[in-house]
Amino acid sequence: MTTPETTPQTTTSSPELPVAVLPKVLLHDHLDGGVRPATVLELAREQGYDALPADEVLALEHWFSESADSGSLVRYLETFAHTVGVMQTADALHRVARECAVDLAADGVVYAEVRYAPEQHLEGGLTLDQVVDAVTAGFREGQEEAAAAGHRIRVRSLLTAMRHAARSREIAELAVRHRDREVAGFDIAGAEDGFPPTRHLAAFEYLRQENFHFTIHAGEAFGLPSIWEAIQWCGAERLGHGVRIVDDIRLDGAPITDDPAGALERARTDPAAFELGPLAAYVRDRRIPLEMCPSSNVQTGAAESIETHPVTLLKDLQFRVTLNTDNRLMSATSMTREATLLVERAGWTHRDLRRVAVNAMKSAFLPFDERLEIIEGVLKPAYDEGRLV
Ligand SMILES: O=c1[nH]cnc2c1ncn2[C@@H]1O[C@H](CO)[C@@H](O)[C@H]1O
Ligand SMILES: [Zn+2]
Repeated sequence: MTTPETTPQTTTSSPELPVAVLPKVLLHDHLDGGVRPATVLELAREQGYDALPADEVLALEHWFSESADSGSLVRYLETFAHTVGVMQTADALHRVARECAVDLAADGVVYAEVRYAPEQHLEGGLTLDQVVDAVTAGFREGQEEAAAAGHRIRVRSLLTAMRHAARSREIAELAVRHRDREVAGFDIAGAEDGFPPTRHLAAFEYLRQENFHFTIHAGEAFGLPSIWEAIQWCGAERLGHGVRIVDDIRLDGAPITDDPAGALERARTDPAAFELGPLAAYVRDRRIPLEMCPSSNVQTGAAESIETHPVTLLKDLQFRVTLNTDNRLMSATSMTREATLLVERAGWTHRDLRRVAVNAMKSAFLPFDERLEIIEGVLKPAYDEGRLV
């Protein structure tokens, strides 16, 4: 990638800003999956939490990414015990949220939706509303701090209900109660296999009646039935991951999962050769946004490698693909890193990064006029003219 200094400005080519400073849009990031390792340690010390697997920053950082690199979503999720474990007071939640906004802004993120499950933060005696208030206040302070350092970011929260639990309706009501205070949507997360989204139909029906937004983690550790239920039974506006939608795409009569590398090559040169099954066609036709998280998927075994990750094929087949971090701590990643990996290992271009940023902004749970303002006023000047505003 070239810098503005080395690229002459002509009418046909615009300077390409480095990935690190390009404005990025993040729709899928877990608050408890992005805590700074040093903060986990400090909070543990302050609170007398003595279950941490390491007592030094680098060792702890390494432990999270190693343990999450397990090939299984269930084992990946076990690592969250130690972040959630130290996020049980209003002060801790406030701090983690503030640092999250600051870190994302420093990574060039201009708009982020950050999710967390309030029901997991009640062990210290907080109420659900107090949890949300603490996180919201932390995000606000973090945004101010980032702006003072020259990085403008807007952060919204999504409230997650855990799919193995039975509190989704209550969490949906909590989200709607806080809709005017930066809670922009709802989600369900946790182990997917055995916990279909239809277990939470009452929550989704309630949210639709309230004209509220929601996304659903689906098609990560379980395949097409999970995606189908999320969209056709529950009414999800977006899919968290959705990576398994490739199970419904064929090439020359064979599943593309038989030869992912071959399919990738063909998608670049001959996208019309692909046959979309009814669900994949519906997802593409309806422009249902896919919140894709490459590194996370490689760790949980939902994808084989960055090189062959379906995000590239789906982008080339013109699905509405977005690029996300999922869990910055567990995957030792950032938006800059995810984008750079795709550029270096999957042939992504500046144009592709522009595409996912605009796709994400179009798909955000933010009022239309605000989405437009960011696309026209922030993304286009940067991607098309090399101008940071
Ligand atoms: O990729 C994922 N798939 C499913 N669940 C997840 C993923 N990443 C995190 N969580 C779950 O969401 C909770 C709230 O943030 C986390 O505590 C974790 O259990
Ligand atoms: Zn997730």
